[in-house]
This record gives sequence, C-alpha cells and structure tokens, in this order.
Amino acid sequence: MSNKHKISVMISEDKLQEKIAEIGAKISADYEGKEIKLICILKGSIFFCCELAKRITVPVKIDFMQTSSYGSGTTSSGNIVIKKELDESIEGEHVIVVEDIIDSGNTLFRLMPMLEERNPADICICTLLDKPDRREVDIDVKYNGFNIPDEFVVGYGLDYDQMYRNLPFIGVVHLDDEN
Ligand SMILES: O=P(O)(O)OC[C@H]1O[C@H](OP(=O)(O)OP(=O)(O)O)[C@H](O)[C@@H]1O
Ligand SMILES: Nc1nc2[nH]cnc2c(=O)[nH]1
Repeated sequence: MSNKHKISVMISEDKLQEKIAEIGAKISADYEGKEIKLICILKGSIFFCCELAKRITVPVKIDFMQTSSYGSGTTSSGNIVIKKELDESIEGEHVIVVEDIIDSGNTLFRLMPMLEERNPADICICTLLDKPDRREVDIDVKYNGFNIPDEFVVGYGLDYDQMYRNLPFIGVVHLDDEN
C-alpha cells in the first residue's frame, strides 16, 4: 500500500480482531438475558463499533452520535458540542458508549452526564484504545482494548487530517518522513 506518510504498525489486524472478540464475549456474558444499545461516537468509532457488534451474542441496537470539542490547541478543551444527536431515546436502556480512543478524557467527561440525564437503565464506556498518560479528568472505563503510549495513532477509524481511517491496523504516523 502506498501512503503519503510513513506509517508503522503498533497493533496488527490480528491482534485487534482477537481483542475485539474477547471484549464481545465479555459483554455478551455481562449482559446475558438483556438487550443492549451501542452508542457509536462518530466518526472514529465506526470500525470498532461494527466489528464489536458482530461479536456480541445478546440482542443489540446501534445508534450514532457525533461530538466535537471547541477551543484552541491540539487536545480537546473542556467543552463539547453535539454535531449529530441520537435518533432514539435511551430511557430504560442498557447503554454502552463505544469510543475508538480516550485521550484527555474531556469528551466523555462532558458527554456521559448528558447521557445519564436521559435515564438509561445503566450506561458504561467501551473503548478500543486508551492513552492513560494523557488523561486530564477521571473517566470510569468498563471495557478497554489496549492501553497505548502517548503517540499519535491512525487506522481502524482513527484519522490524520481525515485520512487513514481505512487502515485495517493501528499505526503510528511519522510526520517527519513525508515522501
Ligand atoms: O479524550 P479526548 O481528548 O476528548 O479525545 C477523544 C476523542 O477524540 C476523538 O474524536 P475526534 O474529535 O478526533 O473526532 P473523529 O472521531 O470524528 O475523528 C475520539 O474519537 C474521541 O471522541
Ligand atoms: N487520530 C487520532 N485521534 C486522536 N484523538 C486523540 N488522540 C488521538 C490519536 O492518537 N489519533
């Protein structure tokens, strides 16, 4: 494959598949006898959410939400705006918020209370990647695929300037080596 930047593999496609199957099995066991609703936080979570949903054996509904942070700088500020609202109510539902990555934690720190106000039966967070070294606020993560170091990653939904979301692995972009 020829990419604009040099990209090295951090987590292979096989390792991702294996981990997602593991999380899917855990969720299926934890929610046995229940129906769950996955909330996919666009755009980055789309690949993880689709793959995860296929690995869950209890009944699953999927809804989508998109948020963006505003403020300056490269990390999300404390404030978020909802760019796309859920289509349906989550009242009384067993909700799992699906993220591709948690970095500062600001997005979920703001979003979770907004969702909790809508009275789900219960609600938790499932993320594919976590960068604990970058955390600015406390986030209670129930399902986490991988803790990763503080490096900018792409692939499996994650972008650099909207590119590379389609890579089937998690990679590190080497911005100094443009070719
Ligand atoms: O923990 P935080 O520092 O708040 O960062 C995490 C958020 O940033 C990413 O989304 P992004 O805003 O890049 O949007 P995208 O998924 O559409 O690329 C990611 O999907 C999380 O939603
Ligand atoms: N693409 C991408 N988005 C992020 N948002 C927060 N951290 C990251 C990261 O490492 N890569």
